[in-house]
Amino acid sequence: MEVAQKRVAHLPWMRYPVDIDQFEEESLDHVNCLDPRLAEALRKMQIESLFPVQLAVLLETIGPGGFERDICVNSPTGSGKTLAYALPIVQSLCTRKIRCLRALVVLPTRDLALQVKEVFEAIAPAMGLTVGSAVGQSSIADEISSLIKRPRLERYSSLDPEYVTQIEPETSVDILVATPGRLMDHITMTKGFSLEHLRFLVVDETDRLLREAYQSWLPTVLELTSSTNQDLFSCESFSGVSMPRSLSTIRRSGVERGFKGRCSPRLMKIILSATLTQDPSKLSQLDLHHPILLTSGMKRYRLPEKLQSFKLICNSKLKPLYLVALLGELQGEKCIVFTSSVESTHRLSTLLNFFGDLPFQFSEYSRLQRQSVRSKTLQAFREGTIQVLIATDAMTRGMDVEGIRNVINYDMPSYVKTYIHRAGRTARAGLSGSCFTMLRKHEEL
Ligand SMILES: Nc1ncnc2c1ncn2[C@@H]1O[C@H](COP(=O)(O)OP(=O)(O)OP(=O)(O)O)[C@@H](O)[C@H]1O
Repeated sequence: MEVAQKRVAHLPWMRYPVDIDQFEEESLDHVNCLDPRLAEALRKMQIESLFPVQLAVLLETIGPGGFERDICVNSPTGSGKTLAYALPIVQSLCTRKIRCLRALVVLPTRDLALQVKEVFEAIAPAMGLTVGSAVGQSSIADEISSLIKRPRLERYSSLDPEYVTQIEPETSVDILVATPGRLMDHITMTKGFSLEHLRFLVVDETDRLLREAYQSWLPTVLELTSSTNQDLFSCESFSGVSMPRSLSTIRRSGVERGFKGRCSPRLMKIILSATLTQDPSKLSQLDLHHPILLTSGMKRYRLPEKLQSFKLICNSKLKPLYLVALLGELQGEKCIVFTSSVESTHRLSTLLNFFGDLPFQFSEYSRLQRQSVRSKTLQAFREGTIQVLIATDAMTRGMDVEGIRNVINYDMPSYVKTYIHRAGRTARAGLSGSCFTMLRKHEEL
């Protein structure tokens, strides 16, 4: 399979990217622009250096002239893109005076969103920031109570009670990690949920999120955030009714950073993927502002450096036996077996159940199952009580599970992008891993 094709980028700004490969992994001691509190939080995560993509994004954001352009990152699976955006966001929000929603990170699935939330939770408290999630893990009422704070009426005892009753609740988190569906539920139904003060919008796994409209979440978010770009004094600040609220939400940083005449800084967008789309019509949906592309090398997509790829040519009727033999050879190493559909995942799992004493524990993982079942399976896989996951690629994009040494394409992926995301579940963070693709004779290229 030809994985890395050289193509001419369609959009002019994509033709002059920043090459991430010019950066080298750098010890935290030498990254001067990183806040020492963040460096300390990273050390607690056993991270002693920054990966190239993290340095590149940090310099384009925290560095001189930072945050004036939207950032598009195309960097291999497992190269550390999550911290690449989490670090500059947390560092730049730490000067905020009032707590309200300033950074929104959107991901395609709940498991992925929870994984990213964990990363933010590991670094944000060190800077006094709070992180929330809107993913549908709990009931909407529970989610609302963790995201929204009711106004403390005693604070306004000197104001006219008529005004006080009109003070709206506000978001009580600085950073929100969300899936599009739940995000839209809050936008449309939750009183006090506001994107008015948003400074950062991260669209992780961009190509996947742009492929599906998800109740028009993107146009809605862009519309709600663009309406905040008003002049300082044209805000409702001095109209009586909303005074208490707007007094508490005047943002100074935009004025300080030189966004003259605006009451807030421009919303900055960061979009990322290991297979970032170059399709102008798709990218135009994001309404990017003077974007800059950060990409690894000149090839369009890249596989992790220490990934080894193998082809296994099988007789189609004997495929399940080949799989069992291969899994036996792997001796209980953590492994994901990818099939082409939820039905085929279910069929293969059912079939494997007929094999008596397999030397590994396995489980199905697909959207046919309830979320609670999936979460338990994922937890068991993380802990190692299950060593083999039979899955569809829709469920595993972006998934980061420690110790996955092997990926098996039981069904051949139809697209190069799919191969990249599947294979990228192993050989992450500079470690080695193997990807086996089982092919029938006629599928061999
Ligand atoms: N600087 C670092 N030092 C050591 N490990 C790191 C560092 N940065 C990230 N990691 C680890 O690398 C792994 C991959 O990171 P991450 O999930 O952010 O990759 P990614 O580029 O988003 O991958 P994908 O495209 O598959 O979503 C994680 O386990 C993370 O903890």
